This record gives sequence, C-alpha cells and structure tokens, in this order.
Amino acid sequence: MLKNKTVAFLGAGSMAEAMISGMVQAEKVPANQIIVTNRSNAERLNELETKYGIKGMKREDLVFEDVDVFILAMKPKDIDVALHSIKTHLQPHQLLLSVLAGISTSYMEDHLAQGQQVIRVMPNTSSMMGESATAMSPGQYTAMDNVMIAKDLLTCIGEVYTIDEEKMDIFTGIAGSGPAYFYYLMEHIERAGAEEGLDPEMARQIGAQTILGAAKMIMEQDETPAQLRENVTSPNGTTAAGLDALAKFGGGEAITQAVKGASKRSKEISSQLQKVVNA
Ligand SMILES: NC(=O)C1=CN([C@@H]2O[C@H](COP(=O)(O)OP(=O)(O)OC[C@H]3O[C@@H](n4cnc5c(N)ncnc54)[C@H](OP(=O)(O)O)[C@@H]3O)[C@@H](O)[C@H]2O)C=CC1
Ligand SMILES: O=C(O)[C@@H]1CCC=N1
Repeated sequence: MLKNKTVAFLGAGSMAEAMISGMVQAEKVPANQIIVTNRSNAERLNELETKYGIKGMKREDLVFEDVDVFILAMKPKDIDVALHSIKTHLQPHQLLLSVLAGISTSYMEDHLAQGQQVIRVMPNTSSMMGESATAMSPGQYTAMDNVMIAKDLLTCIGEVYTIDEEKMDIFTGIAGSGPAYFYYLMEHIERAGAEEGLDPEMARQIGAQTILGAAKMIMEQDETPAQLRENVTSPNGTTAAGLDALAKFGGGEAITQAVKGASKRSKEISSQLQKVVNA
C-alpha cells in the first residue's frame, strides 16, 4: 500500500527526523520517496539527505503534484504561514497530516480549501527507534482509504491509536511529551548513582534497563502497575524506603501535575490560535 507513495515533510526539525528515521528503517516507503523540506536551513537538509538517503529541498521547490501525503512538522506558531503557503497547491485527493501540538483538524480545515483531507497526529521522538506511541484523529472530510494509508504509514514509527480528537490534549500530555519525563527521571537516577560512587555511564545503562524491564512487565504481564509495584515491595525493605521518599517529596503528585500541565498547554495553544482567528 505504501511502496508507491511519496511522503513530504514540511519542517526538518527533531520530530521530522525521528519520523524519517523510523520510516526509513521500516522500509515500507522507499527512502527516495521521502522528501524533507524547510524554509532556509540548507545545511540541515544536507545532513538529513546524507544520513537517511532521502531527498531534501527548500519548501518553495517542492512539486506538490508528486506528493501523496504531506506531513506538517513546524512549530505551532508557524502554522498560519504554512497553511497559507500550501492552500492553493493542495489537491482534494491529497492527504495532509499534522503533528503540531494543539492544532485542531477544524483549524486546518478552516484555513484550507473546502473539503481538504487532514489528520491530526501526535507522535513522540521514540519514532526514531520505531517505538512511538502515536495518536491519530481524522478530520471530517478524510476518506477511509486515506485513514488506512495514514495508519500504515504511522505504524512504521510504532504503535498507533485512533482516538477522538477531544482526547488529543491528554494524549499529548502522556505520550507526546512523555519521553521527556522518563529522560528527566533518568537524569536523576544517573546523578544519584554517581553520587553514591557508580560510574555515570554504568548508572545510565542500569537505569535504562530497569525502565525497559518495567515497561515490558506492564505490557506483557496481566498485573496492574499497582500490583507489580507491590510485588517489588518487601515489608520494611529497600523499596518501601524508596517509595516513602517518593511520597514524602511529592513524586506521585509531581507526575500527575506534569501530565496535566502538558495537556493544559496543548489546550491553551488551541485556544490562543482560535482567539486570533475570531479577533
Ligand atoms: N519534539 C517533539 O518531541 C514533538 C514535537 N511535536 C510537534 O512537532 C512540531 C515540530 O517540532 P520540532 O521538530 O521539535 O521543531 P523544530 O523547531 O526542531 O523544527 C521545526 C522545523 O520547521 C521548519 N519550518 C518552519 N516553517 C516551515 C514551513 N512553512 N515550511 C517548511 N518548513 C518549515 C523549520 O526550519 P526553517 O526555519 O528553516 O524553515 C524547522 O526545520 C511541533 O509543532 C511540535 O508540537 C509533536 C510531538 C513530539
Ligand atoms: O513540547 C512540545 O510542545 C512538543 C509537543 C509534544 C512534545 N513536544
């Protein structure tokens, strides 16, 4: 289904690169049918061309007729300029995906030709390893065959969940931003290990293997996270001491607030843009 498709990224930053890496490794879309564009940074395009065997070009040199699926991957603040610059080039059958946090399908539809097929997507940077948790919400005009193409394409970068768009903010808080919470956790594990005399590199490997093992246990065992936690915790043992410290220093609440804070910010980005439109 994907081998004859041409995919063009509008934006060549870290999220575009992570998706390109996952797609190239999956080998479902030939690398020479993946195009990456930006407005001005030629050095960045050269770097991505060399690293992944894809095509890089300035956005203004993109030939729209050659492309089946466009992926918007610029910052949310750049969305209006981007939509304005592509509106007249897009054909009704062409599919537009957007990975921008907080940008709704209705916002894109309102700024494009009537009936344009769009899908809002929220991947994360683990796309780089084909391990993203990615959500997609199709717009109101998107045909089922294009939904299937998008799902196939996004499966190249990891697991795909089709969700109601109203859940996209909380999905962003958990999965889009989520890798950063685990990296932050790792930074602290590594620091504590080093302070207690472990080589930092070794502390990093031990911490990462521990996170990987815990994630696999959650995914492959029937027990809940709470049961799995209890299985680790001996009465008056080491884990109880660690968990007591986590509770004392607000660990659980900090995690809850991190997820809710990111979700709230996603909603704010949407409403700020909507206010500008309605002003
Ligand atoms: N980073 C992450 O973990 C995740 C990010 N996202 C979303 O991905 C998007 C991109 O994030 P990130 O990669 O971190 O951002 P970056 O700032 O790293 O990259 C943005 C890119 O967009 C390019 N750009 C801007 N305007 C245009 C345009 N009109 N046409 C073509 N290219 C354009 C910029 O290059 P130039 O200035 O040369 O044009 C740059 O290459 C954001 O909207 C974010 O919400 C979603 C999930 C996770
Ligand atoms: O920080 C951000 O806004 C983007 C969206 C999700 C992850 N990074």
